[in-house]
Amino acid sequence: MEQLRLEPISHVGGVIQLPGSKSISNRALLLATIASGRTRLTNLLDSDDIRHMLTALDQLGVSYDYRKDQATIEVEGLGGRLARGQVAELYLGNAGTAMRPLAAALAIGSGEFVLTGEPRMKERPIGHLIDALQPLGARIDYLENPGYPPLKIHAGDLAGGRVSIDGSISSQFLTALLMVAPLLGSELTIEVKGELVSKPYIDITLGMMARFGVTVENRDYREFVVAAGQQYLSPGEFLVEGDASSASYFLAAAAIGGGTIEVRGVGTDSLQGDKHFADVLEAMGAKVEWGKDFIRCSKGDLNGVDMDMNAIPDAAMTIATTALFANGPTTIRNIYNWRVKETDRLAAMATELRKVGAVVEEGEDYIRIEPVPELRHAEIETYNDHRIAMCFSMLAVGGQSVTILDPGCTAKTFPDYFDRLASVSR
Ligand SMILES: O=C(O)C1=C[C@@H](OP(=O)(O)O)[C@@H](O)[C@H](O)C1
Ligand SMILES: C=C(OP(=O)(O)O)C(=O)O
Repeated sequence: MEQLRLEPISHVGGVIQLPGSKSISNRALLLATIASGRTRLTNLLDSDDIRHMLTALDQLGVSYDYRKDQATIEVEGLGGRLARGQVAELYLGNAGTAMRPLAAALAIGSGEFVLTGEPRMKERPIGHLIDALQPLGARIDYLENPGYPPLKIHAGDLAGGRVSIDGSISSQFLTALLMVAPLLGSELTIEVKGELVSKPYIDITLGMMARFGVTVENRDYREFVVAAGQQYLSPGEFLVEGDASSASYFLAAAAIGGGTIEVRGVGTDSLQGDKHFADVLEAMGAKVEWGKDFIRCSKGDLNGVDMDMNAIPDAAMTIATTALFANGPTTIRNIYNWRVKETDRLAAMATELRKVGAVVEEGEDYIRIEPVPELRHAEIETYNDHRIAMCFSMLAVGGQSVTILDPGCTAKTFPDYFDRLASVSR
């Protein structure tokens, strides 16, 4: 297996122009597809998760002109439902932002589809979404284990009405249902059961639907109403913001490493909840400055924090390794759904943090990390989880060499992450 040994980095500093947001890229591709008109997306992320969405859209007969070297794509909107004709099988890797919305979109229209992915995707739940689509008339079969991909979708004419959806494991199910609601032709009221997790991702969804001309009534995240008679309309050009989760590694590097790093492409204007990662760093003691389109971070004397990080589940992983360089323990709470992502992230983070010497308590839905004066070198197992590979690079920034196994797994969202880190390291 490939591995990457990172030597201690004595100083970090510079500017990072962020790659496009994964969450926004995949939403924009789907919305541009079902909107009427041609949409030009700029700063589209080039990574595995987006490639899976693009390949699926191509198989579905969607016409687009992709200029990969310019991070730009022009999508010819269908002006409505996506399911046209027969496609045997769509392979979506481990991209939750492709699997969940496409499952909902393909249930409406015509044709039969199999949605599948890599082995871990078959262990990631999707039952809450299917349970919400079925009462609307969707016919979806589980081909292996009930509640999990692969799925066989028999598309059909679905109508709106009132449905409830469980939001306690993933917000992506609600996102999927919201995005396809205007295709139903009648009003849809969605009631959310359980405590909705990862709420800011719903704000991304609603914000983007609005950019494509559809408004949703949000009744305190408990009920959403998508009125009938609304159609997606291309905004013409749409700039994909920089990825706020990817920004977390550089902001943390500055907080730990001693220099100043400015990330460009996310700032106060960003739709992404993960921009608030910078607030957590500030609460820990880092110096943070904001602009509309940038965040700048510099080192501070870092203290541990005890915080609910349900709203920023992806960026919270970066806090877990930043915690190694703080005074006092850090507790990251309300992150049960780390267990159903690329790997069981709670178990994996606890195991790998212990390998470098930290004292770690793993709870059912929290992790507590106690830093130690002397960290040690370790080979970090990455479990095919891009974020584990990226967040453990903070060890090198903090002065401790580290070996990352299978560093290529960052391709899911950030293929050239380690080169970009090197570009701000001395
Ligand atoms: O909607 C999105 O784009 C995402 C929502 C989050 O998932 P959950 O809602 O499953 O926590 C996040 O972890 C994921 O990386 C992207
Ligand atoms: C959870 C993640 O991905 P997905 O979109 O596949 O859920 C992630 O990127 O951390």
